[in-house]
Amino acid sequence: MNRLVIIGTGLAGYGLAKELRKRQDKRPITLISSDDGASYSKPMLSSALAQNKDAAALVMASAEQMMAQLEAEIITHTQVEQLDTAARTLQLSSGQSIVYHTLVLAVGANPIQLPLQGSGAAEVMQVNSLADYARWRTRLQGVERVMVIGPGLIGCEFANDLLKVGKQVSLIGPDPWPISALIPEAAGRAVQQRLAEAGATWHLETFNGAIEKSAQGFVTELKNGQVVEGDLVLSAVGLRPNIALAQAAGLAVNRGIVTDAYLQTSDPHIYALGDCAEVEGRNLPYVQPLMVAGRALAATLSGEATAVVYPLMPVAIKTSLHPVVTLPVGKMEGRWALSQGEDGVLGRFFDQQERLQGFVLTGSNAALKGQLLKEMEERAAS
Ligand SMILES: Cc1cc2nc3c(=O)[nH]c(=O)nc-3n(C[C@H](O)[C@H](O)[C@H](O)COP(=O)(O)OP(=O)(O)OC[C@H]3O[C@@H](n4cnc5c(N)ncnc54)[C@H](O)[C@@H]3O)c2cc1C
Repeated sequence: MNRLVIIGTGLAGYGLAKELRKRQDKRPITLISSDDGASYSKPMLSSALAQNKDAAALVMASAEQMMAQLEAEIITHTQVEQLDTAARTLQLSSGQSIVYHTLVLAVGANPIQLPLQGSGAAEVMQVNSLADYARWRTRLQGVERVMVIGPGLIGCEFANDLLKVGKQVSLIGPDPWPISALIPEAAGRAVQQRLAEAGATWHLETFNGAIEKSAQGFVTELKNGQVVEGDLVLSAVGLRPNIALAQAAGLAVNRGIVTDAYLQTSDPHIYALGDCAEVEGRNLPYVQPLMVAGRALAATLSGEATAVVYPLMPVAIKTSLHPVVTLPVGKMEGRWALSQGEDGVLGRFFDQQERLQGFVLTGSNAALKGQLLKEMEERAAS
């Protein structure tokens, strides 16, 4: 039978199944998930407190509703433990074995585990799923002071969310400025200042990697001797593609599961997309790339071989106290041309040939996203 099995019911797995059904593709589809299979928008996890939404309110459709909508089988609370590429079978935690014709890995990414020291290390929280978010909300009840380890994109979003519901937030990390992996210093400092005005305290470049339990909660002594206390600690230091299953099965992996432009892995019957995939050398852990990939893969699986062609994909950072939109440039050589006003930062990045390659917009400048994208498209065409 022409059975398609998709491992993962996140935005990538469900997104692909929806695209296939939109194309009137009637093949049998089985989706397997280690979680409850609820359909939700993961970006909401770092902005839902301020919207007063609990985990149930984030659910857009239950697994049962998705089953009806997609006319698909959905196996929940079940881990795929082993993939046998020669026999084309999956071994499930339930003891069941499943045969596939075509397999899609949409297994996402896992939070990076810092090698934290100290008596409080085991109680540090991470939020990367609906179940995590439910625990996070519960633990926050009655809590006033929260330490956030990791002042990157997700750490700053969580800090913003906590500040908006009246928590005292300390942001701690080795980073030189907030969101330093994606945006230049001036833009990061603008976010730092606005969050500080809202009550956040910043401890950059001084974390010593230890969280101790204290009578009131948790405490860390920083490299500069300062002591920071909190009732709860959140680690938000980034995600790593989930490559374990693919790697154990002998598929090519690098940072992510290696695929070509058609999302095909090193096995012709297996594809990968979403946070777990490294498509032609690029792991892009955001929603827009996985949607573009889902449309292309649905076309390919329906018989029209379609390579993924990414448009310009700016990243919006949900620090609503000082929003940021950036078209990141990674480690590209070049220079930033920045202007800074009351309203925030506007920056363009030029490569060594003086071509516009990226931008950053903060504060009210974030509204200029469309204009900057147009400028980039016009320059590319000229
Ligand atoms: C807090 C937060 C905020 C974010 N904000 C934004 C944002 O504003 N904008 C943006 O573009 N992106 C944002 N992102 C990133 C975006 O959410 C992800 O890129 C996207 O949700 C990834 O979807 P996915 O389907 O690839 O992975 P996931 O949503 O992680 O889904 C993985 C699925 O695989 C299943 N699974 C894994 N291994 C197995 C196994 N062995 N057996 C069975 N099932 C398995 C899991 O149960 C799950 O269903 C954010 C991420 C986080 C964590």
